[in-house]
Amino acid sequence: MGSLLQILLALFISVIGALYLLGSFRRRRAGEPPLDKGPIPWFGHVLEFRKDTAKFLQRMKEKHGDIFTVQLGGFYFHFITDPLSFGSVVKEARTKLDFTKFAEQLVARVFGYNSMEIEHKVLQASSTKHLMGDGLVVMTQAMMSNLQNLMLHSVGSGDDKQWQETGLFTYSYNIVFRAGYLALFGNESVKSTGTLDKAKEIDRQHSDELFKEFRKYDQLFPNLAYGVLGPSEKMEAERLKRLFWSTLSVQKMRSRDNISGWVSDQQQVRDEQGMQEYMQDRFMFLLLWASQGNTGPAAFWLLLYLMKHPDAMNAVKKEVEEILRETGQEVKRGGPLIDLTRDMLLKTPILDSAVEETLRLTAAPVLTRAVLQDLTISMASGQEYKIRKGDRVAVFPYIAVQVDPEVYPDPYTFKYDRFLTPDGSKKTDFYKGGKKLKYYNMPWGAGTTMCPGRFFATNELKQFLFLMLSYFDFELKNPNEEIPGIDIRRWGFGSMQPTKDIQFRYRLRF
Ligand code: HEM
Repeated sequence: MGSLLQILLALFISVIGALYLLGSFRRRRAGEPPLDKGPIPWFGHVLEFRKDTAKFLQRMKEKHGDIFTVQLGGFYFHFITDPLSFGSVVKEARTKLDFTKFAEQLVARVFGYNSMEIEHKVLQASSTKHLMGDGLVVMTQAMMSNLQNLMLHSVGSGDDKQWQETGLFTYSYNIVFRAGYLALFGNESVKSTGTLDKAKEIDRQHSDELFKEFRKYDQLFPNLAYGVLGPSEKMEAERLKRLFWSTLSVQKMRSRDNISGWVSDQQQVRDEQGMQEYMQDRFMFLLLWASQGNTGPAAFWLLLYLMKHPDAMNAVKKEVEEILRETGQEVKRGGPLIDLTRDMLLKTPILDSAVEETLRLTAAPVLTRAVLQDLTISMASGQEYKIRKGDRVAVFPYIAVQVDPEVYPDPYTFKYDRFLTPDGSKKTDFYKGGKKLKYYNMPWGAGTTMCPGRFFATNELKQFLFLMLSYFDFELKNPNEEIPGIDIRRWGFGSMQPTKDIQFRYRLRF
């Protein structure tokens, strides 16, 4: 009898201990946000969150309001849904809210890369130098010549110009990925091929093969990031990782021409820091992922929205034609290729607004920070909330602001001039509850982790569109086909992708 009692007692203590570890005893303390632990111990709401992040957070917002705490896979996440209060997350000192821990774990799992101490500083320095300001002059040229190599080589001109039919998503993603990759990671060496034409041909083949493999990884990515791949998918992800490490290896890079300063500077610092070469190879894959996973899908949405809104298409077309006229360039059969500089791309407020509107509707990152010490979050309403060390603080701007009907009337409709003032300059005043918003559109994130490639990415989108409009006639195969829905498995990772492709055709204009 005594030993049975002992066994029962031990069992009871283990169950209580397990429940404690699973977070079942956490209670909302005075001054903390509303707590919603979810149906399953430790996992909390993770199933619903993963199934459709936007829908889940919308439901929680309606239930709890501007701030709430949910349990997700063992962590307590405090979501802030009031955009007027975003500053308290974005501007909080790194000693209290840190992004590195979270990012380091993710890149270790997804890319097999072990971060170094000065990771973020190096990224910032090389991005400021090469992807912004004057650095963009060189990058714009590189992008331009690679776009032209890929877009113009195989389409017939003159009498044999034929309509080419393909999926718009596949086409846009393919071209923008490949041109961006070649602009950043360099071209085939002319010394080894003998002629520039041959080098360009190899660039076209090699980048196309790389894109096909990248798409396989891209499709596995959401489950890989959540760590829920099945066994065969795991093997495929492993194969792809190795393929990218080898294709982008530092050794192979050494023999390429025109490698961007953004890639070469970062590699050089790692070398100087004594990072082993195999780890540098892994870093190259991380750079490829960060730089090429978002812009192609965004290019698709931009082109599609313009095709579905003829008034928007006409306004953008007029702006593009005006810029070419101003710079004395005419697109004609047998004429020189157009030269589109960084400075020309600074004079496109209508296109800028169309790009911003596209991103508002289709870029949906979750910004997450780890809480390093107990802290207090001050909301715009004046209310203060206590947050515990070890938790996470997160913001999902898509639901919180980007599709809020109070900020953007008719929020799911594409309006190309939403970000234009009546006098044609950039509109930046958007309001909620009568107060002006500082954070009204956040496709690039915000604060220290704000996308360092955003100026280059915007340029890529504009260059792609400029070339499409200047060189091609294009139309949807079925102009009445509806805009496809958003693939909800990718909420939280940046640019969204469509649930299906949509057919279009294009041909040279001359
Ligand atoms: C439409 C295209 C793009 C979108 C929507 C986008 C969006 C984002 C977002 C949301 C983040 C995370 C921000 C955060 O966690 O706070 C990010 C990070 C990053 N992006 Fe982009 N991005 C795009 C294109 C690019 C391009 C073209 C490059 C490089 C050439 C780039 C390089 C990076 C890098 C290196 C990071 C990591 C930053 C860090 O850890 O501090 N992105 N991007």
